[in-house]
Amino acid sequence: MWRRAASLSPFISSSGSLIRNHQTAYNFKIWESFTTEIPTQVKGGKGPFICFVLGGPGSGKGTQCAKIVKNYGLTHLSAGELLRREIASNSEYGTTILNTIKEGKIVPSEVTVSLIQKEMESSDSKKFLIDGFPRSEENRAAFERIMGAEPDIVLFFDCPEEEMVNRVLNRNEGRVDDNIDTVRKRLQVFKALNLPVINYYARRGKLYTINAVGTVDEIFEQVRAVFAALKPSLGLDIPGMESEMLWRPAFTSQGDDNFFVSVQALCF
Ligand SMILES: Nc1ncnc2c1ncn2[C@@H]1O[C@H](COP(=O)(O)OP(=O)(O)OP(=O)(O)O)[C@@H](O)[C@H]1O
Ligand SMILES: Nc1ccn([C@@H]2O[C@H](COP(=O)(O)O)[C@@H](O)[C@H]2O)c(=O)n1
Ligand SMILES: [Mg+2]
Repeated sequence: MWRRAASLSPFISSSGSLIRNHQTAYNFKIWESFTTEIPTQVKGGKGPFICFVLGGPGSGKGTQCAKIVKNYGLTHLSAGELLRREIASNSEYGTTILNTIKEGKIVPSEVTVSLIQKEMESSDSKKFLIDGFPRSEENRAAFERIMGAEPDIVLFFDCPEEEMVNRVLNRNEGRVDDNIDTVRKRLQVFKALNLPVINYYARRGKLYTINAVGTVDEIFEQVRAVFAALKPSLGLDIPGMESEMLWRPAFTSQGDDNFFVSVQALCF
């Protein structure tokens, strides 16, 4: 089994010059600054490349993960999908998981991490896209403790609530949590438990915020820019990406009712 205590140097250091305001769906106050330095090596340690994919319910995580898999060959692990599979297999935790999902709450971290661990350890892949995880600080701490690893990068699909609710209610996949009552609860859980984790990764310089409004292809263009920057570490060969721009929150602190995020605009 692979083990690693991830210690990743930041991709880039800021040489911010231009500063302007930018507002996200969750009232992040963002100061965007431009830098001209180019990330060279994202990861230095052993173990697989890990990308966490976060965002509220219906923000488009699964949709974009499918495109990332198709374009860059990462192995997609959806925490929600693993939990639903566990329910379907009538495991000892099945009923508890089902009731938790119906309530829009978070399944105990040990259960979710052990499902992710099983998938990672039985895979030959060296590049994982972990979708819908970590949903809480407890999830995050359990992953670090059990897996001895941290994500290399974190994608955050930032979407207004009204849009997320519309998408979920129109999804039509027969999910037990795709109803207005559960979606409302999931949004509350997202704000209370997941946003702090997102901010944690922003402070660690690992967060890439994607504007999740637009067509699937428009949104994927922003994702493409992130992966273009990772070309050296992923061994990817992506033509036509010489000059792209992406937004990367570099520092966050939480006020009483606002989050403050400073964002580096990476030009490369
Ligand atoms: N950019 C988009 N514009 C319109 N609809 C979209 C877009 N992206 C995804 N959708 C649709 O919105 C619904 C939710 O998308 P998806 O399942 O990818 O979200 P998710 O973030 O994985 O949600 P969850 O956390 O509930 O699993 C799906 O029906 C999907 O087809
Ligand atoms: N880390 C996680 C991920 C998911 N859940 C539960 O599953 C539900 C559906 O998750 P999706 O990612 O498919 O939206 C979610 O609302 C949680 O109830 C979890 O507990 N922990
Ligand atoms: Mg999903």
